[in-house]
Amino acid sequence: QDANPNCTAVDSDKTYDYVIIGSGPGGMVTADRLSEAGHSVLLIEKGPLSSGRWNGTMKPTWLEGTNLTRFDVPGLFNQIWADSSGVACEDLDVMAGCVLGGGAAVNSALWWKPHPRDWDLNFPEGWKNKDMQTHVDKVWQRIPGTYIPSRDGKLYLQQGFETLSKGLEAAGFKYVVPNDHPDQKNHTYGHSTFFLENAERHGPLATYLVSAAKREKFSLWTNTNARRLVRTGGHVTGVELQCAKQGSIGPGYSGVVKLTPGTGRVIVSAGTMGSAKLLMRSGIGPEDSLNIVKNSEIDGPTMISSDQWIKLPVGYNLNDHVGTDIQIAHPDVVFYDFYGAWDNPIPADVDSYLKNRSGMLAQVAPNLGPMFWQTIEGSDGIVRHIQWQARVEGRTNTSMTITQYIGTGTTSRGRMNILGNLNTRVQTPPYLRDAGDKEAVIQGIDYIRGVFSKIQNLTWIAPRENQTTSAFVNLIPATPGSRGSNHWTGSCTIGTDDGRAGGKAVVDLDTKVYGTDNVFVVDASIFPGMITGNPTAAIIAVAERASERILALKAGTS
Ligand SMILES: Cc1cc2nc3c(=O)[nH]c(=O)nc-3n(C[C@H](O)[C@H](O)[C@H](O)COP(=O)(O)OP(=O)(O)OC[C@H]3O[C@@H](n4cnc5c(N)ncnc54)[C@H](O)[C@@H]3O)c2cc1C
Repeated sequence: QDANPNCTAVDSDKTYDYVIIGSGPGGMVTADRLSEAGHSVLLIEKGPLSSGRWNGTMKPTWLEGTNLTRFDVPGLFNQIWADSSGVACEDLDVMAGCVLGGGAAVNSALWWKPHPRDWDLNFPEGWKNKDMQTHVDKVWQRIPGTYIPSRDGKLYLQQGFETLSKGLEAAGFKYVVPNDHPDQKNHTYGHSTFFLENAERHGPLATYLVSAAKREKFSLWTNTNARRLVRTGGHVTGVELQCAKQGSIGPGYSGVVKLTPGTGRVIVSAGTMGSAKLLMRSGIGPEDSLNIVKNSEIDGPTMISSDQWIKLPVGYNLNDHVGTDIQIAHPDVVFYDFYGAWDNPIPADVDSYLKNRSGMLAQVAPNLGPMFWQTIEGSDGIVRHIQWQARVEGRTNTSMTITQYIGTGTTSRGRMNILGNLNTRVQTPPYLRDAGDKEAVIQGIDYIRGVFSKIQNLTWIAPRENQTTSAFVNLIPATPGSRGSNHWTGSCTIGTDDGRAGGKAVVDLDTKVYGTDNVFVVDASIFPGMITGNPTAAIIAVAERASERILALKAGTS
């Protein structure tokens, strides 16, 4: 890999106050806040450039000559499902973005102000709703989001939205502008809200990373894979880097990058799978995982010796929204072929988008909405939140698929692990392991079947009209392929219950890895439990809070 002519050796004289590994929502925000405080910051990303704003180049022919890429145009956001090569992480068994921006470059840009319960139910002291409000406000000042992306102020092909809304209204669901009322997530519905601006992908790539990059003491290295932390006991002195395989399309770095002696710190923001993997390769994790690394061909000979291992439950407490798709058809619903827009877009739609940032291609594929919410109290006494996410896509041209996510309140957890080839895999999927979670799925679907069955001319595709909900739910495997939502959290859980002493936590309340004095984890992996909606906004708020706590923490404090 390092024979790549674009691979530059790290300057071993140069040191950095902070080395941040991974440029997803967690990494970008932390890079901005730590550089803003005057520190020298190096942000390392193993993937290539993505958005046009960052000189990315991946695009269909009709975008040639513009500074836009596949990552920027909302109508192309589902291209990740048609062609993910060079974009999705190759070392994971689940979908995640390995490009500049991580998931925030490839996702559907759904953008929800967190429900107060997201913090209060899941997070430890110091991270409750009252502690998070200023951070959420800061995020919203920079990234307000919109539910009307098209610059002409119109929403297009809303027949699907209107059909389902009629049924919801009749059943007493109340229309809300979701981010004006983040706490109203029961019997409410609304439009999908996105982190778009000027009908382009916006979010942290267009805000936090932009302000970080303007600072003199900030550096960004893409196509550069962090292999492991170089440490003695709990103190890290550098990070071993190698040019990523994808580095053949752009310059990357190899060698050991050093931290400022004494005070330098590492922030691991490589995502739920990536952060866990990096810690394991650095001798931090459960013993069985560390033995896999030790016995591996690639890392075995160079792995830190076992007397230096820090035994923590990395990879456990894995979570994801458990997703269940139901499907209906209605003669009024109108499908738009966003996938076809890659090779054969409708010329008038291209024109309208390129000239005015308006029309169908300004809307996120595959025409999402309505979103609606309900809570279910299970026989175990736990209230679980459900978010329903509808889209115009399915078996026929008049179908809609509606995904049910069970969020706050879920109790099932899984585990991810590293393999001998150093890829990761979901060893125990977190879906429906507890009866209470399954009960909520079934009750939620039963209820919505009742609601939609009152819509005239609506037909059921899944579940079938004569199928019981529990038979339907039981037929869908509890695997990432069938239930996955790409909202992975939890492998490096935050908490006061130190994992070295049998607790669940990998990082303390300052997001510092137990047993180390200068390693922090800031990304979705520290979430203790699942939140109500799609997680990007909450991850950014968490990174704001973490940055504040990291900056307040004196170097060397353990
Ligand atoms: C297809 C898809 C659609 C989604 N849709 C939505 C949505 O609409 N709304 C929403 O809120 N959420 C959505 N999500 C989820 C959301 O994008 C993720 O939860 C979020 O991006 C996670 O942020 P993170 O910072 O934890 O990690 P990530 O975004 O995964 O970023 C981690 C980064 O670290 C890099 N990295 C990993 N290992 C290394 C290493 N060893 N060295 C250097 N770099 C490394 C990766 O390349 C990546 O860029 C979606 C996710 C996917 C995959």
